[in-house]
Amino acid sequence: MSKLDKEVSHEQSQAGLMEEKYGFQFDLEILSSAYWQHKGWYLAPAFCTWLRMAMEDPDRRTEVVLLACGSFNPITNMHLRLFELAKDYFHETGKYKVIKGIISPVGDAYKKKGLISANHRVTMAKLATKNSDWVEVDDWESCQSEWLETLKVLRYHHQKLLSAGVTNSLQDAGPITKLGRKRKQEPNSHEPIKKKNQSQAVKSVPQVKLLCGSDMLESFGIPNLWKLEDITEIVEKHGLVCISRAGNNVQKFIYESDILWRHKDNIHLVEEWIPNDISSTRIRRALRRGQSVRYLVPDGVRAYIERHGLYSADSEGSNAGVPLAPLQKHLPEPSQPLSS
Ligand SMILES: Nc1ncnc2c1ncn2[C@@H]1O[C@H](COP(=O)(O)OP(=O)(O)OP(=O)(O)O)[C@@H](O)[C@H]1O
Ligand SMILES: O=C(O)c1ccc[n+]([C@@H]2O[C@H](COP(=O)([O-])O)[C@@H](O)[C@H]2O)c1
Repeated sequence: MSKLDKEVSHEQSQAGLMEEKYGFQFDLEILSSAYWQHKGWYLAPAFCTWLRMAMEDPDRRTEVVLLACGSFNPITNMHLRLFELAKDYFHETGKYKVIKGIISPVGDAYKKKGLISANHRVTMAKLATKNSDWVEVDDWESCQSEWLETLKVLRYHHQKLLSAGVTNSLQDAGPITKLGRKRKQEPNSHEPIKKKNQSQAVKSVPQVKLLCGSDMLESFGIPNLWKLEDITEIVEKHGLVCISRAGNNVQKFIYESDILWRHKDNIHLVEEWIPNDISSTRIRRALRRGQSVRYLVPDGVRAYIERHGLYSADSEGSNAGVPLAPLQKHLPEPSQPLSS
């Protein structure tokens, strides 16, 4: 055995140990550490470990799923912009990676004035996200017969990801290798062997953060609309991403609430430097008046509205005088004020 062969064999068993420890294969390390050790640079394996981790697993960032809840009556271009703004924000921090966006239209039981059927709202949201490769529409919330607190929707999506993560981890785990041995490639498989182990996959279940505009954050302060314990769990366990909207001063709002202030690190404020105060209310108003909403909503949504004759004076009158579901639901146990 030549000197280099011996070094390579030694490094192979080292690599096996490293693989057990880090869950990576160290081919690059074997080659380069043999080379560098030959030259007497004993720090080379550590350097290569770092290099390998940086090259093979650059995404040590926390994965985030953005969940936007609302009426989407109808969905507008600005709703879609919220996702882009939040994604840019998270990626610029270097700490988070946004892997998915979910639009969850509220169910009909919400009883907001002018709310048209969830069926139409979900279909329009699907048309709007047709060309997006990362934002999707989920109709679970809208299919519920009763109105659901937003916290329950967050929990549902978190749980769903958790189950999917555990299932994937079981599928991805692959065989455990013996110490000092490299994993064998599956016969007839052209796919590289998955290196994730179960605990890593479970650990990497993404965080589901609530994506909203500043008006929604400020609605936390409306008496009896939100439950204090729900607000606490949202900002403590999940986190919130809030896009600035004309007329709101969220920083002051957070400052004035002890709960929000305590969890301010989990409330991400995103400044929209190209403000565009499109709102569904204004879109509906324009439609009732026969005005164009082109370039304010996606073309597919506009065509759908025209085809189905949505948004008239009649539809705007629906639920008039009916209390909003959360106000009805939360009234019997008056909640504490948010500000203190
Ligand atoms: N122009 C906007 N800037 C920032 N956030 C927005 C904007 N439009 C909507 N949002 C946010 O999108 C989410 C869903 O909004 P929603 O469906 O209530 O639309 P909306 O335009 O606010 O509707 P409406 O005019 O009927 O109140 C909310 O969190 C809301 O704050
Ligand atoms: O969870 C709550 O207590 C709660 C109280 C009020 C409103 N929400 C949600 O906030 C969203 C508000 O949407 P909108 O269109 O009324 O601005 C909608 O998804 C509601 O279900 C949620």
